[in-house]
Order: sequence, then C-alpha cells, then structure tokens
Amino acid sequence: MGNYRFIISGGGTGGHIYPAISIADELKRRYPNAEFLFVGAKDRMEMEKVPQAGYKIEGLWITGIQRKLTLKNMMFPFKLISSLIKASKIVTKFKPHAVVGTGGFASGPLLKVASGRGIPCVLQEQNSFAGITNKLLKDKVAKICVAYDGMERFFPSDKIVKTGNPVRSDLISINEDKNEALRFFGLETGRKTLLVLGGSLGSKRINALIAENLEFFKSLGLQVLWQCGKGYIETYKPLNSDTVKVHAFFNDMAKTYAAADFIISRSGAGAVSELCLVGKPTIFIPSPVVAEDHQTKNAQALVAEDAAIMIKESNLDEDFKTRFQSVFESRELQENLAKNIKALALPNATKDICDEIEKLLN
Ligand SMILES: CC(=O)N[C@H]1[C@@H](OP(=O)(O)OP(=O)(O)OC[C@H]2O[C@@H](n3ccc(=O)[nH]c3=O)[C@H](O)[C@@H]2O)O[C@H](CO)[C@@H](O)[C@@H]1O
Repeated sequence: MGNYRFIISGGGTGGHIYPAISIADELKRRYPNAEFLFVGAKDRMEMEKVPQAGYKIEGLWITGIQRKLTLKNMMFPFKLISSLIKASKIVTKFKPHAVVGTGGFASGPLLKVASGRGIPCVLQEQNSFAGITNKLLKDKVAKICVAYDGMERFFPSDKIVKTGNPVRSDLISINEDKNEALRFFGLETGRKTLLVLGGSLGSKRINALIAENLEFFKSLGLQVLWQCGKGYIETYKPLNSDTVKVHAFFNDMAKTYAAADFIISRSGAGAVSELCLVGKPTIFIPSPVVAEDHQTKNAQALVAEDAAIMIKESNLDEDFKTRFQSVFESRELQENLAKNIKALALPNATKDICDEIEKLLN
C-alpha cells in the first residue's frame, strides 16, 4: 500500500521551491514507498536545490511573460508549446496519482496537462496576492491551500483551504545549539549577532545598506552574518572579516537562525512564515518591486500585532539607524517582538496541506 506517485511542480525562487520540498518530505514520511518527481524551469535555482534535497527533477523550457516586447517575449509561444509537449511526456511516463503546484512558471504547463487528464491537482499559494500561474490554474485544480484570509478575491471559495505556508521540518522547532552554530560560521560565541537575509536571490538594496552600516554595527559590538545572494557574492566577499561573514546563500537555515540575536530580512512569504517560528526580534525591509506590493502587506500583518518592525526602502536613509538602535537598546522591546512574532506561527501547515492531498487519493 502507499505506492503512490506524486509530481510536485514549482520554482523560480526559493519562495516556491521550499514549500514544494516540505510537502514532498511530509508525503514521503506518510508513504515511504511513494515515488516523487519534481518539475521546474530549466536554469532556475530549483535545478540545484531540489537534487540537494534528495529528489529527482525535470526542467521545462519556460519563463514568464514580460510586459515589454522583447526577444525573450517573442520566444514565449515556442517555450510554452515546448513545455506543454514535455509536460505531457512526463505525465504519460510517470503516471502520477496526484500533482501539487506551488507557483512559478513551470507549474503552469505541468498542472494544465495533468488536470486535463483528470489527475487530482492541488495548488499552494504562499502570498496574500495570488501569483499569475496559480490564477490561471484555479479552475482546473481540486483544492487551493492558502496562507492568508480574503483569497476569495482570486480563487473559487469552495476550493480554498487556509493552511498557512509549509516550512521545512527542521525549522519547525529548531534544535541547533547557538554556540555551535556561531562556531560553525566562524563567529565569536560571546558576541551578539545580526543575521541579514535578502530573500532567496539576495537584495541589492539591503546589501548596500549593510555595507554602509558595517562601522555602525561594529560600534554597537555586533557581529554580522550576511546572506548577500548568489549574484552579489563577488562584490561583497571582500568585506569578510572576523566579525563579518558574507555568504551567497545558507544551505542550513536551522543553524543560520540559531546563530542570530537580531534579524533583518526581506518579507517574502516563506521568510515571514519561518521567522514566526524562529521568534527573534526582526526588522523587515519589504521588496517594493513585487506584485501588488505584497511583501509590504506580509510585513504589515506582523507590525499590526507588534510582532516585527518594518522599514520601507524609501525611508532607510533617514530612519534605519535610529530604528535599529531603538530595538538594539531595549530589552523589553526585543522580548515583546520575540513573543508576539512567535504567537503568529502556523506550524501545522505542511500536515494540513498533505491531509488535503490525501483526501484526493481516496
Ligand atoms: C523578489 C521576489 O519575487 N520575492 C518573492 C519570492 O521570495 P523568496 O524567493 O525570497 O522567498 P521567501 O521569502 O518566500 O522564502 C525564501 C526561502 O529561501 C530560504 N533561504 C533564504 C536565504 C538563504 O540563504 N537560504 C535559504 O534557504 C528561506 O529559508 C526561505 O525558505 O517568493 C515569495 C513566496 O512566493 C514571495 O513572497 C516573494 O515576494
């Protein structure tokens, strides 16, 4: 029993990939004999991260469509046809019992083909503003697992289930020892540590802010553990020192979170869900260039509960130092932020999503 075959499709950024891996891990826990196949987009980060997590992946030749008339855009119809053909071959060969889409362009052709053949499909939408691929698929799927209220604006209400966002199981309750984590990163155990996260691809503006403020952090006695993003590592690597550790990307987020006393982060949906579980004083700097400004909304939801601080990019020059210092200097504020953010965690999201998938198997 339980020899199920699952296709999980999503990617482009970590925000779509890690939920996909979490769901696969939980399904594997429930059905140890199940087979899994991931389908992502060629050349995107899932082609590296999914095999690292121990799963097979196939890549489709697909990108998003842009508003401008560019060569890339003119190629779109060809990419779409090629992806539909490849998705069709994949589904025919693998014969999945269920398909899960976590957003990102590759999940479009794959779920369109699978749903067209009557295979039960589930979508997982991480944000408070639905992504374009999930909106296109909404009528074809059986269930849509969401993390925010009010998603009836985008999806049929009878298909919506509010589960929260999947978080990798090692981040649900972090067991890493703080001092060991600090030593792992080459940092001092007696010193307070600021963790900087720029989202899965890194953030140009946050990197510039941190580089500008290294002296300021030093004056506060802080050491800095800094994820700058794969595309920025050559620029910021020279800033490495005894008290500043620059990384392109952290593969072990449990250790990374364990090392931190203070966190500065983008407010992508995944980062927010994880930081609620982590429960440490956090300053969000939302990306202003995402659809419907959804990172600001993600962060605002926490600010409204006194669970985090948010500084908009446009106010960084003026406000950053004073607002950072106000958190740094007040033990009471730190304790309140930590307590309030933790209260917003939804640790059962992955289980609840897998319950929905299970219902469709029977
Ligand atoms: C610029 C952009 O389009 N951002 C979107 C993208 O964010 P992004 O791809 O940054 O994703 P999230 O913030 O949702 O999640 C980031 C994930 O990457 C992991 N991580 C991050 C840094 C690191 O060094 N190591 C590591 O493993 C985090 O632990 C987390 O699991 O998808 C999110 C979810 O759809 C959206 O809300 C964001 O608006």
